[in-house]
Amino acid sequence: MPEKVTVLGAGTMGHGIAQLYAQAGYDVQMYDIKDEFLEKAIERISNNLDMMIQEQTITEEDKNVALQHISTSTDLKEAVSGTRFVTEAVSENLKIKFELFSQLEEIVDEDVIIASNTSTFSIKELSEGVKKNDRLIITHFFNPAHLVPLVEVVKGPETSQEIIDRTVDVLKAIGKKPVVLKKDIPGLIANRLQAALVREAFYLLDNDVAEAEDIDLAITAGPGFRWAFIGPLETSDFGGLDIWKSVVENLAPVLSKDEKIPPFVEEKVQSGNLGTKTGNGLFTYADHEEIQRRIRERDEYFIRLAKIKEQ
Ligand SMILES: NC(=O)C1=CN([C@@H]2O[C@H](COP(=O)(O)OP(=O)(O)OC[C@H]3O[C@@H](n4cnc5c(N)ncnc54)[C@H](O)[C@@H]3O)[C@@H](O)[C@H]2O)C=CC1
Ligand SMILES: O=C(O)[C@@H](O)C(=O)[C@H](O)[C@@H](O)CO
Repeated sequence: MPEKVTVLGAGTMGHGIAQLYAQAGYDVQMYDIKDEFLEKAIERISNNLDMMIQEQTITEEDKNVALQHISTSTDLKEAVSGTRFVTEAVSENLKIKFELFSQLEEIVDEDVIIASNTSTFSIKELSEGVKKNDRLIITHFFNPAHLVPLVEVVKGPETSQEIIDRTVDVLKAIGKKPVVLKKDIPGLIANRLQAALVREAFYLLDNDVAEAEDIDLAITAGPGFRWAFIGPLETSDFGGLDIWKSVVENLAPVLSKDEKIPPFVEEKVQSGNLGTKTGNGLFTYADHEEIQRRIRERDEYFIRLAKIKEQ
């Protein structure tokens, strides 16, 4: 009998996380507040699986079997019935997360793991909203969750070793690469590194150092080309720590230290130009079809890269 798991929040991240469980043979229950969000999530999962068939990483039969493992509900009690592992992927809003945790703890068994996909809240902050903290953990997936291998795992001061071990086992069972942090820190590893880089990219764009396309190309054709296989610390060994001493110490004084995004980015956020989810952001997209094409292209690249990395 397949193990039952639940994903709370069927949006950008939740649908991909649910897909991973379904493809691994778990019975996954997706929960959201509106049927239309759940219907959209199923459509996104179906499209994802179609692309994997196109890229010959799964068969049509695999897709059908995976979809049969997914159920949806707007009723929380129904969605967590029999569940052993709950992944929370609702909006990055502590009040919303806490309200959900409170409802959840009333209806699940005490040994059911509650794993948050939060991007920015520390486990300490999250633990303020959970009564039984030894079953709370952070499992931070990356967008798109069904394709990016990394999941950062953060335990709290009360998280039991048994919960950590069960979480790592589940993540490996669904094909992910879990990294268990030794310490709880805001932004964990990858978002701290990403935020430092994105802040500098905003700074370069704000100071008209290069066009947005060229700033991105400087990464995808440069460090990003290497990072798929060699991380920043190994890169510094390859380059020579003496050289990297100079690089860090010579550049640290001139790197952006902004604690706010530049006004031109703030203006975009305030005017609702948020990127692909609104049709305009730092780049302009002709229409919905172009956005869907770009997302398909992105995912095709990621699937092909994953094949190379698995060799
Ligand atoms: N978008 C991204 O690139 C990444 C996001 N995350 C984190 O994952 C979480 C989810 O983010 P996204 O999927 O991007 O958000 P989203 O906005 O795409 O999806 C959130 C979903 O939660 C649902 N929701 C809101 N309140 C709810 C409630 N009370 N009960 C049930 N469902 C509820 C919404 O209807 C929506 O479908 C956030 O904590 C975010 O920080 C983590 C990694 C990457
Ligand atoms: O890049 C990702 O997918 C994750 O590191 C995140 O949490 C991002 O910060 C995300 O929340 C914004 O795209």
